[in-house]
Amino acid sequence: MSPRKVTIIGSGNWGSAIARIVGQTVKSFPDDFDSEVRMWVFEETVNGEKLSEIINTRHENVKYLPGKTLPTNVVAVTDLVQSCTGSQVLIFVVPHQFVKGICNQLVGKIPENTQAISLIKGVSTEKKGGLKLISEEIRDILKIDVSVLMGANLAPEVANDNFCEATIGCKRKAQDGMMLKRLFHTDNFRINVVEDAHTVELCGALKNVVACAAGFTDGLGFGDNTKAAVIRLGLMETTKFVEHYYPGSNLQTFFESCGIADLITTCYGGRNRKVCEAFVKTGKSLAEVEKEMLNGQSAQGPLTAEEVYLMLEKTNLTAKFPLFTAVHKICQGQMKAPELIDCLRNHPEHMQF
Ligand SMILES: NC(=O)C1=CN([C@@H]2O[C@H](COP(=O)(O)OP(=O)(O)OC[C@H]3O[C@@H](n4cnc5c(N)ncnc54)[C@H](O)[C@@H]3O)[C@@H](O)[C@H]2O)C=CC1
Ligand SMILES: O=C(CO)COP(=O)(O)O
Repeated sequence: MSPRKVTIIGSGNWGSAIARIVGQTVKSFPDDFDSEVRMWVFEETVNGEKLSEIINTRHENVKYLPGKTLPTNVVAVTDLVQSCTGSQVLIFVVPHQFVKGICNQLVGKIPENTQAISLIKGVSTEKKGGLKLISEEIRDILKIDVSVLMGANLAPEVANDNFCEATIGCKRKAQDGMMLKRLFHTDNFRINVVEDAHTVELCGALKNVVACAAGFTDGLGFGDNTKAAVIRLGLMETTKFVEHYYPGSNLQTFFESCGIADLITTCYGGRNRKVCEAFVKTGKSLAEVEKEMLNGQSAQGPLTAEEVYLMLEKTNLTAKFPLFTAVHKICQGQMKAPELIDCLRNHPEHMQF
């Protein structure tokens, strides 16, 4: 097989940080990968200049990853179809609310033997209110195989080349998994591959909801013990949620980077935590604090909490997932942040005598 062309669909904070890695790894495996990596850029103007032109001339995403150089073999392309034409590997890394629109533009343009990998943390809701993974959404629309990569990976730290780990979830570890590992694995970004892809992806999506709860308790002035309880109860709800909706998960997967490690890093250092803390402290709306604090980046937790809540409500399970439910209600203004503590206090995990 000739070297695969790789396209990164997305150029936000994580998309740009991962472009720094992929731009290097493709050069290490010339038999596997073409040396040029295309990156689809949702065009915008920054201080009078087109972002795509800044990336292609100064090799820096000045808006979403300022101060970090992108490899010169990463080429910004603003036409979505053109950016993917002829690529055998597609890396999806956009805020999850944009996935469907992007995939719909690609229908009929992507050969069925294309490999996709989603780095997107979130879930989708079908019209009837059922839960759908983002990987399933991409697979259903484009009819291609989709793996996932999730982990404790705050983009600014990854872009600093600080050591961390990540988990790839795929169907066929020996074939696709190892090819994808070569694309991401570096000295400072260590990859484990597992075949429990549903669990990997749901861990990545649900930790953003737990991080909102951590932000609320930070905003209320509670300390690290409370946050540890949020993380633990959030993990218990995550395992139960996965077991209920996607039975057959491997317990070991929750101990991979995508599981407990991502929960910890996001509950301490993530954007979701930050905006939810400010939401409680300032009394402003979530939309307002996101706009003020994130400069165009997107906190995915509140939206994911809504999608998860719709699913729980539909299946009469809200009482078994009080933390997930409370996060949604607090984000919506249907519950006051201090009531979260009552939900934790009365959590079903504490009710066995
Ligand atoms: N930033 C991080 O530290 C990490 C993020 N992730 C996940 O990766 C995914 C992408 O996150 P980021 O790269 O951080 O994005 P981001 O939060 O920086 O979002 C901004 C991106 O959204 C794009 N965008 C805005 N409007 C759009 C539209 N209408 N259509 C298409 N794109 C549009 C912007 O062009 C920009 O590229 C999310 O699911 C996130 O949870 C995963 C690991 C780490
Ligand atoms: O997914 C992340 C770290 O692994 C990033 O989390 P935030 O979106 O909360 O910053």
